[in-house]
Amino acid sequence: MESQQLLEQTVSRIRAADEAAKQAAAHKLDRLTKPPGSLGKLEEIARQIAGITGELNPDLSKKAVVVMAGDHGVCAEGVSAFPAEVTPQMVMNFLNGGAAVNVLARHTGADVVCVDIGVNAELSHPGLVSRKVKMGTDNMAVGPAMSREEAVRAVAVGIDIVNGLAERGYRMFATGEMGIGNTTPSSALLVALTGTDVETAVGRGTGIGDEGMRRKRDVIRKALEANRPDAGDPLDVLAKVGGLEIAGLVGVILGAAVNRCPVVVDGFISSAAALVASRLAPLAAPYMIPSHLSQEQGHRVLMEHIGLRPILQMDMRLGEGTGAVMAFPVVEAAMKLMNEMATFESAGVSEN
Ligand SMILES: Cc1cc2ncn([C@H]3O[C@H](COP(=O)(O)O)[C@@H](O)[C@H]3O)c2cc1C
Ligand SMILES: O=C(O)c1cccnc1
Repeated sequence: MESQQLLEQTVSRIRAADEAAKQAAAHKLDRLTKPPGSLGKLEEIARQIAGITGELNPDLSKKAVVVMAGDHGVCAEGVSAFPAEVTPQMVMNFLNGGAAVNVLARHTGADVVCVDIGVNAELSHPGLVSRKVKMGTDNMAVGPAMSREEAVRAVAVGIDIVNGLAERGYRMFATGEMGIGNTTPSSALLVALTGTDVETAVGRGTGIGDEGMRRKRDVIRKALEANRPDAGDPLDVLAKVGGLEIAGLVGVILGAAVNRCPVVVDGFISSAAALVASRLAPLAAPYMIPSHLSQEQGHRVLMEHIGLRPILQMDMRLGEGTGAVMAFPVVEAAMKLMNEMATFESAGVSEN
């Protein structure tokens, strides 16, 4: 199917969460042997999963973290502490099972799906999903990062991958990414879509110093000036100051929502994708499960704009999907509590 058509069809087919299932979950949670509400966010997650899936005890055991990899022309401006070659090198590391996300995914029983959506190198590995839209974005400080058509193609890649995984029985997804320089377009998206000031929206990424921070803020101001993205048109903003892997993750989120599957959102970069997805399809927001609060400056305000409250605070600032994969067991624990705890009646415990 043509990319634009797949995107439009996907957005139009996302359904609101199932209110009856959410109500049933709320009722069930209140019958369990605990003071009402005492399991806090675990209860919130259980209700949300019921609303997403329409079931009180869905089988979420097949789960995948989709790691989208792409390069960034804006690296030419010196916005990262690391060189751009690290992107393809880390892709090989993911494929060989040695990155942080691989370890955490093995620990939590998730599969890692690594996608080359825009790495500026020829890559080949039997485990790689090769869906390159372009050899990295262009430098957004001087012109658009990509064309609108390329952005739409990248979003469609994400949708298509999740549709394929859902067909193979995957029922829970996490967002992951790799792309040296990608905190810069993520901050630019936050500024362009919400009007957040550049000082608040820009952080140290892989660890740039004060001079690097000044440069990064200037580059973002320059990019917004050069491109003048239209805040009312999320695809325009995504194309002009976004990234290929960010666009791919927008597709992953929309794809999860249309398949009625929860999608656990990782840190700063993934959340920038989540913001774009929620602007393209407001009904997709209830399918997003926040994972952790990244140390990256700007993540808190970004989460607030989407209306998400992170579950974990681990002082992590890595990306790759690491924080999202860490939240999988919390989601699973929430569902086990709802389904395995005794009720006041069954356990013979007195109510107030
Ligand atoms: C070895 C290494 C592994 C990573 N894994 C994720 N990132 C993270 O850092 C990058 C974003 O930071 P910035 O915008 O400052 O370049 C992204 O690739 C992100 O996934 C990594 C970065 C490095 C160096
Ligand atoms: O929160 C993240 O996703 C993040 C933060 C800094 C660098 N890379 C990723």
